[in-house]
Amino acid sequence: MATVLDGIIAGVLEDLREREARVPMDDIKKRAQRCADAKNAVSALRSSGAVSLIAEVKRSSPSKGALAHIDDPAALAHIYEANGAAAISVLTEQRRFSGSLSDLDSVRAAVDIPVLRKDFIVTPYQVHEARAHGADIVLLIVAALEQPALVSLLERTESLGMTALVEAHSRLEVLRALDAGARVIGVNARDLTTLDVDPTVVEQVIDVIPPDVIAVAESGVRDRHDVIQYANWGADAVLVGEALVTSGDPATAVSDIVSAGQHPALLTDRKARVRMARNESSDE
Ligand SMILES: O=P(O)(O)OC[C@@H](O)[C@@H](O)c1c[nH]c2ccccc12
Repeated sequence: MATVLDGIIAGVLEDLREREARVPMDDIKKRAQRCADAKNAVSALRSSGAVSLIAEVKRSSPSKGALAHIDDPAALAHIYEANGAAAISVLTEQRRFSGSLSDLDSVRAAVDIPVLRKDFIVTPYQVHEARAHGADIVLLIVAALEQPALVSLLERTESLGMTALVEAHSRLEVLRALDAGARVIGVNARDLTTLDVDPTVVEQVIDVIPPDVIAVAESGVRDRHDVIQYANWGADAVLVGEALVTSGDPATAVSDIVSAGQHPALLTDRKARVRMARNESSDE
């Protein structure tokens, strides 16, 4: 049976064929080579406080429809950066998320922190295209890729100096991500085959990620309590979209989440933090 994810990817591939006809692979590779070097996302995610924030520029989503009018994605990204985000995620998928590569271009020009191209990347062309538009990080979704494709897209991403955020939704998918060599793994609380969000998936899945790999908890963060919850389950970073773009006050929304992530109780290594949180709840 075709899932939501299958439907999204079918649309992505149609749009991709048009772009490939306009800008052939050789040209997009050349454009990528002319770009400034990719920024080091691993160190950006590690160095900015206990739990860092990847703040997302997101106009709409397939589950909720329109979320926010974002006329100036560069200005929004600038607010995210000024208030302590460690990286910016930019949706570039057009049909369901109303994003574009030109959003990526504007955000890239506006900030100095690493920028993630958030899309459904299933071909090598899209990886070079991400780099050509200034991305430092690309999303690779385990559920969308057979293992050999995941491995080769990850290698290509790294050969261009970028970092892959490899997204999983189960323990098995985390193991596939690790096997492919991922250094940053996202656990998405949202099931992309149904779009249902279940934060406890993060709890059930994240402990398979070893300490030397960055663990990002994705989706469903509304406020500082959710950040602390994900942190206590083992997240090194959180990826937040909807709560920021619908807040009406992104500066405050970002700084609330950033300060929650820097709470002194979280300023230990991940293992110690998870152990402490577990002991506290078993003492109750
Ligand atoms: O808006 P939220 O619930 O804060 O979620 C952000 C992010 O996790 C979500 O946009 C996302 C995670 N993985 C994806 C893959 C494709 C598209 C979107 C996503």
